[in-house]
Amino acid sequence: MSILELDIGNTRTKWRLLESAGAALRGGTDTAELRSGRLPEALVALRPQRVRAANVAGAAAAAALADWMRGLPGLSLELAQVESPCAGVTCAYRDTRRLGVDRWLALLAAHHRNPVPALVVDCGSAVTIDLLDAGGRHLGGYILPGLAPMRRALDRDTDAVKAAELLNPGMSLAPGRDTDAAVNRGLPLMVLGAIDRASRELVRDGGPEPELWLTGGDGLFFSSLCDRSHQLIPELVLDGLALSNP
Ligand SMILES: Nc1ncnc2c1ncn2[C@@H]1O[C@H](COP(=O)(O)OP(=O)(O)OP(=O)(O)O)[C@@H](O)[C@H]1O
Ligand SMILES: CC(C)(CO)[C@@H](O)C(=O)NCCC(=O)O
Ligand SMILES: [K+]
Repeated sequence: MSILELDIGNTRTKWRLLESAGAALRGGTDTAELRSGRLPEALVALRPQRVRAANVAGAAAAAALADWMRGLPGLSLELAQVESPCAGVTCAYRDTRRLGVDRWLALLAAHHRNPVPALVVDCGSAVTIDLLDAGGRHLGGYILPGLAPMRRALDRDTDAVKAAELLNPGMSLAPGRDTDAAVNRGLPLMVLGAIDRASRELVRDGGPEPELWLTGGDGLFFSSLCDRSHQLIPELVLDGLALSNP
């Protein structure tokens, strides 16, 4: 069985082909390309037996995928949805359909790897921090702007805070002594500070440190700056598809 899996985010679409031996091929493209009907050549060359996807980027992106699939007889697009409970995880949202399905899949995959209290942090266009207790109960979470939207907001809404992107793995977070450094160190500081504070929401009574999972396009960058013990799992959202759509 070969299964094409996609994680369609607001900025980037990530895909991989899963075969019995594991992931054989993988790639990515800008979601804007997908929306306008341009699929990567490496992807359209595939002849998968199933296609399953997580989509938070709107109907046009999924429609472009479905269009391509019309040329592949017998295939229908399996779109993951938040259906609680699933794989031992229950959703905290009152209206479960409102929770981003990428957040849900990352929670399923994290709990499947290790069913302990956890913070699941997905660093993409938005940064999401979701809290999970040992029983697989999602306690809710936080949505912050990601690095690019934070920078754009400063650029747009102030006169003098224009800073080119200067982000490097392992960079110093010492207080900035000019505007460029103050912005480039301030943006990651917001996310790292939020992780620490969210962790305290989870550990109220001196319990053990929660497991910290990092994923998303900027996961490697945040991993390099994070002084808490953590696991960087770049394909956590894709990993959740096997649990939601087995
Ligand atoms: N090849 C790449 N092209 C573009 N951005 C990349 C690439 N590799 C890493 N990035 C970084 O990853 C970020 C996007 O991360 P990710 O793919 O997780 O977001 P997304 O899934 O589109 O967003 P969201 O889930 O919030 O809708 C970009 O803002 C950029 O900083
Ligand atoms: C927050 C994002 C953009 C992160 O990809 C996505 O999960 C989403 O669109 N969520 C819907 C809103 C919510 O989760 O409450
Ligand atoms: K994502």
